[in-house]
Amino acid sequence: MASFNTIDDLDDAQRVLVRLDLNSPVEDGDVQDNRRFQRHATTVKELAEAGHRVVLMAHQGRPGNDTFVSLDQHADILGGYIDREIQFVDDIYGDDALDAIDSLEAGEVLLLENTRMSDDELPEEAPEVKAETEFVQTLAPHFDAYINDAYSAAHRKHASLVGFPLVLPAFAGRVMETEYEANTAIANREFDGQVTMVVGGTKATDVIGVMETLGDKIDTFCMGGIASHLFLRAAGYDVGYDRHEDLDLYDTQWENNEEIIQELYEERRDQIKLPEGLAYEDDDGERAEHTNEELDAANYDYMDISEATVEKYDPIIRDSDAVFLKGALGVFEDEIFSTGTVGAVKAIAETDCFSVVGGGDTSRSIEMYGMDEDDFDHVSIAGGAYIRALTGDDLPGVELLIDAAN
Ligand SMILES: Nc1ncnc2c1ncn2[C@@H]1O[C@H](COP(=O)(O)OP(=O)(O)OP(=O)(O)O)[C@@H](O)[C@H]1O
Ligand SMILES: O=C(O)[C@H](O)COP(=O)(O)O
Repeated sequence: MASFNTIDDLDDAQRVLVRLDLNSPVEDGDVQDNRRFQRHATTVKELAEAGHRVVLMAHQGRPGNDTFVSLDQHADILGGYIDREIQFVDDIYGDDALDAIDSLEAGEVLLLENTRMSDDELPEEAPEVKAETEFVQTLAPHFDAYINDAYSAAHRKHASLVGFPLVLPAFAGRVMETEYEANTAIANREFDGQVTMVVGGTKATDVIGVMETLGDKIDTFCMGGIASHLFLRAAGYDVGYDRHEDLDLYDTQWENNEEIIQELYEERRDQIKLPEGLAYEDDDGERAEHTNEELDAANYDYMDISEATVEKYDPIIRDSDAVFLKGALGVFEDEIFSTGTVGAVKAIAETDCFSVVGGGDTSRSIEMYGMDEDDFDHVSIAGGAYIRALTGDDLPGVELLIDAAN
C-alpha cells in the first residue's frame, strides 16, 4: 500500500502547522460538538504532549452560508477534549496571527481563524498555484513541518490542504492515518472471505459509483434507501418515482441514471440483494409494510426496508469477513423507520468481521440508537472524501502526502 510519513516521523521540538477538519453543524450561531473534535483531539494532544509548538488551521462552512462562522467556539470545544487551553487568534496570516504563532511556547496550541475567510483558500486550483499564494508563502517560513489530519476535506484543492505540502516537509496526523487505512482496505481487497457492502442513502450516483468501481472486489451488495427503490423500479416494481410534485427524490435521479441502473441490475444481479418489501406510515401514524408485489408509489411514501429484508441481510452480514456500510437504509432519524438501518448496523457491530461505517449522516445512527463506536473497526468522519475513496477517485490532499514521502 502506498504510504506517507506520519507524526511518528517528526523530529523533536518542531513548529508544526496542522490542518484539521472541524467543519460542523451550526444551529442559531452555535457550533455543535461532534465526533470530529474528539477524533482530531487525539492528534493535537499527542503533538502538544510531545513538546511541539502546535498551530491549527481549519475551515467552517462556506462564504454566504449560515454555517460560515468564526472558529472561536471551535477552540473551546476542542480544548475540552485535550484538557489544555487552545489559544485562538481571529486572523490567518496577518501580523496578529504571526505574532501569536511566534510567541508560542513548546506544548502550546493555537487555532487560527477560519481558513475560508482568506480569498486565497477556496478556489480549487493546482497545488503549484496554491503553493504560490500569499496565504502559504507568508505562513510557511514560520514552521518546520506541515501535518494534514483533514482526511474528510482531502478531496478539496484548497490552499491550506494542497499548498503547504509543496513548501514544507509533510506528514499525516492520526485521523488521516486511520481513515486512509480503513477506507482503502476495501479497494485493495485485504480479506480472504466474503466481502459485503451495505449501501443506502439518498444519492443514486454514490451507489452507482461504488458498484462500478468496487463491483469486482465486493461479493454482495445489500441495498436500502432511495437507491434501492430505483433498483426495484429497474426490476419492474411499482416504486422509485415521486408522488408529490414539490418533492424530487426519485424522478431526476432516475432520468439521469436509468440506463446505468438497468445495466448494473442486469450485469450484477447475483451480487445485488434488493429489499423484499418497504415500510410506510399508515393512517394511524404506525409503521406498516408492503411486499414488493404490493408496492404502490403513487399512493405511499416508502421510508424504510421491510423487516423481512432485515432478516434477509442479517445472515449475509454475519457470514462476512468484511462489511462496509455507506448511507442509511431508511429514514432512521424517525424511530419507526430506523428498523432497517439499526438492524444492519447492529448485525455489523455484533459480527467479528472487519467493519467500516461511513457517510456523514448515517454514522449518527450509532449514537442515536445507543450503539458503541468501539464495536466497529472504523467509523468514518468523512462524507464526500469517503465516497470518493470508495469510488476510486484520488484525494489530492492524500496524494500530496504520499508524494512528499517519496
Ligand atoms: N426511503 C427513504 N426516503 C427518504 N430518505 C431516506 C430514505 N432512506 C434513507 N433516507 C435518508 O438518507 C439519509 C442518508 O443518506 P445520505 O445520502 O445523506 O448518506 P450519508 O452517506 O449518510 O451522508 P453524506 O453523503 O451526506 O455524508 C438519511 O438522513 C435518511 O433519512
Ligand atoms: O464537511 C466536509 O465534508 C468537509 O469539511 C468538506 O466541506 P465542503 O464540502 O464545504 O468543502
